[in-house]
Amino acid sequence: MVREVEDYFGKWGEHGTVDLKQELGLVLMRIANRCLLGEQIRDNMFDEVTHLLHELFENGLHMASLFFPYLPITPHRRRDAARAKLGEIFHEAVRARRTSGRAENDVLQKLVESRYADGRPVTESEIAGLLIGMIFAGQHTSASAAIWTGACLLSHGDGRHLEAAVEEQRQIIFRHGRERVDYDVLREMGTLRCCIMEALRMHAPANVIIRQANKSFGVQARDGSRYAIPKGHTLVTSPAVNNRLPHIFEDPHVYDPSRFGPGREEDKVGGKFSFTPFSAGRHVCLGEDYAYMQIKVIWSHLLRNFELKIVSPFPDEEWEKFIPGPRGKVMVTYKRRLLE
Ligand code: HEM
Repeated sequence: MVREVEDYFGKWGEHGTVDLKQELGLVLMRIANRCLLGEQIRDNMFDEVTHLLHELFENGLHMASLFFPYLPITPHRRRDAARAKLGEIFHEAVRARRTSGRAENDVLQKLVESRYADGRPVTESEIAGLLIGMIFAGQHTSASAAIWTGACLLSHGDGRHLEAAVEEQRQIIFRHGRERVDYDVLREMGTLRCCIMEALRMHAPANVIIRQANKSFGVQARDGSRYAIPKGHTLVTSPAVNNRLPHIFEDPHVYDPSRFGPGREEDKVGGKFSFTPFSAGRHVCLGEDYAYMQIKVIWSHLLRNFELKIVSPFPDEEWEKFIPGPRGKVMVTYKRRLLE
């Protein structure tokens, strides 16, 4: 991840103006290609795979697709064509990896080596499906979270949240030196983590979580009223509402990363379902740690190496999508610096 991020931002000039949305989308795509799919796809098919994933996201994330996934409309036809082509590419990549006998250090390799409990190997099309599922689950969500983190840091709190995040980087460079950015160092970035959590709380990339009741049960609300949930009923909860409940989060409409810091820890105030951008329970996001890690790698690099200013209005939310991101461009000016 670190190498991909350094290479990508190494190509920026001394100063300039960029659309953060486009830049972070691309750098995350490079990380996904490297860490999940492997160097072979990244080096030979990056543009094609990026284009097909873009087709999949642009045409498959509308609310209509969630409730009527097989509606015969043009976006769904384009989504399905992109899914079929990606399936072919990943299928071929799995076959090539198996026949080459080479072992790489990526998620594709883990899947190629994995077996079911009865010893049966996972098939090529199953692996292709798992890879597409993982990228679908992780790409747009991480891009949305990374962009909101930047938009919030650069817009809210009169610069004091940004300065706190920069100061943390200064301290870390002082302790470990500029060159060392590894798993342990990234885990020390508590202030940055709180900034990401707060962006996720206010702008959760998944705005509906849906479950079906496998058995009948009852729930009691805070005001004492009771509800019976019959077996087979569908339940929907929204992190956008859950993460702004005023009895859990103080001043819920204010961007305040310190609410997650020592002494407050508002993500734990109401128990394990207080903070739900990654859902919770049995189907909690499997990529949560990976997502924090890649957003930290990106933002620690940007904070250390650039002075940034947002020059477009604070973005609206794309509420018509079930993985909403910031609407329109998020324009930012940058100037290189070396944080000491
Ligand atoms: C900030 C980034 C991310 C957010 C906000 C997020 C959010 C979520 C949410 C809310 C769910 C539950 C969906 C539901 O139950 O209906 C989920 C599930 C999942 N996520 Fe993530 N996700 C993120 C990144 C990732 C990444 C990077 C990966 C993989 C590389 C990933 C893989 C998965 C998988 C495999 C599931 C399904 C888990 C299951 O059903 O058991 N996610 N994610």
